[in-house]
Amino acid sequence: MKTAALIVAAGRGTRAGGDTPKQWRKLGQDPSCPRVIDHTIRAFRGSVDVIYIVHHVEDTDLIASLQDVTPVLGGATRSQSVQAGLEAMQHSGVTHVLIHDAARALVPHKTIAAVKSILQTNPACAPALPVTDALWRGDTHVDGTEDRTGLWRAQTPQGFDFNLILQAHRAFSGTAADDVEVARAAGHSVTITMGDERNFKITHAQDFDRAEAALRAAIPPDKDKTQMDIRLGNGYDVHRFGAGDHVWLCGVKVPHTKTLQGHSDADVGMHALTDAIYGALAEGDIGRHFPPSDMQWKGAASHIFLRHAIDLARKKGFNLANCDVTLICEQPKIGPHADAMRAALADIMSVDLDRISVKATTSERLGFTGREEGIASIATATLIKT
Ligand SMILES: Nc1ccn([C@@H]2O[C@H](COP(=O)(O)OP(=O)(O)OP(=O)(O)O)[C@@H](O)[C@H]2O)c(=O)n1
Ligand SMILES: C[C@](O)(CO)[C@H](O)COP(=O)(O)O
Repeated sequence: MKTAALIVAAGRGTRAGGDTPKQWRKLGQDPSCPRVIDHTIRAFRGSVDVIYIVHHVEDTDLIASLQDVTPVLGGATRSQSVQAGLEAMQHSGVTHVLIHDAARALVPHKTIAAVKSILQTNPACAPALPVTDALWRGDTHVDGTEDRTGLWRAQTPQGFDFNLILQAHRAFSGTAADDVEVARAAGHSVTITMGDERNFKITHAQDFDRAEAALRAAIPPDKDKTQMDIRLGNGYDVHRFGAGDHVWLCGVKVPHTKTLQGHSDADVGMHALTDAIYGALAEGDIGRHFPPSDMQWKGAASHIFLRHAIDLARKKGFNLANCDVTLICEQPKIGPHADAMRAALADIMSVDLDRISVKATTSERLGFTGREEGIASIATATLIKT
């Protein structure tokens, strides 16, 4: 089975409006945002052996910006564009083809996988969603209703045995909304697989808002091959007690009958959190960035370390989604200071308070923390690249 994606992108996008055909426009306001067609191509990468893009003659310069795709000049109608693509791949050894609208940029991988899987035992398959709304006929007033039973909203990719759809297109004359219609006109049966609401076609101007909102949302368009990069890190630290009258914990000076000893201010909670961020970035730990052998860090305030870690995350394009710090000690009691600690961490990292958790537990008087020889802390941090 050698599978090709045939992405049709030769339309003018008249209903969407704008100066540039919709498939070549960015999804998002930032100049670095990928274009509609970049999203579409990315969805197929790794799922097919080869990608053909059918384009308009006026977009010849734009097509040159795409890598690892085979460009083909399209036709005046969608059907003609599809046939041009099929003709171009006829000696390529392709056995199956997934024909997809460039304008369906957020197609989930599970939809592509389902079509491919059904093609192993069936000659033709396409995703669709059942019609769930009532159907009316009319112009400004309702003149009648239609029975929605058995009606589907057609989507792409529509998958076919390659020779079947090539011959069907060659035999077809007239206009067709899609390739299922062409295959059926040639007498072939087409299996339906369940489509997905995310796989909508960008057709009108407001569909750009919908697509951009879907990309911004925490739930990525697809969960198995995500367009978001999510990293989780953990950190653990321990400092022993010595003589003193306060401890620094998560940026707050807490009165106590002892102090925590260390090369820096020994803020065990902040160190665990800093290491969690470095861990999520696969950037080692505090010791790597601020070696204890380096005297300039002696007695240093730990917010220097935490700020370095969060700045490094931002430089790499990540934001902190949330963090959770647990302090393990019998004394001092953390509860009365927990909110101040959250506020201090939020301030140092410039993130919203509700993304930061600080809590504590005792170790039931067991072990070194139970004997009050020191304080331990564990932390987790989630980083998201958008
Ligand atoms: N001659 C054509 C016409 C359409 N298409 C492609 O077929 C898909 C169908 O979507 P549609 O919304 O109909 O695209 P347009 O024809 O560009 O839109 P409009 O009808 O609003 O001009 C699109 O990816 C479009 O680029 C194509 O490759 N060749
Ligand atoms: C192929 C298609 O996406 C199936 O829904 C659709 O028919 C093509 O777009 P158009 O708006 O009908 O031109």
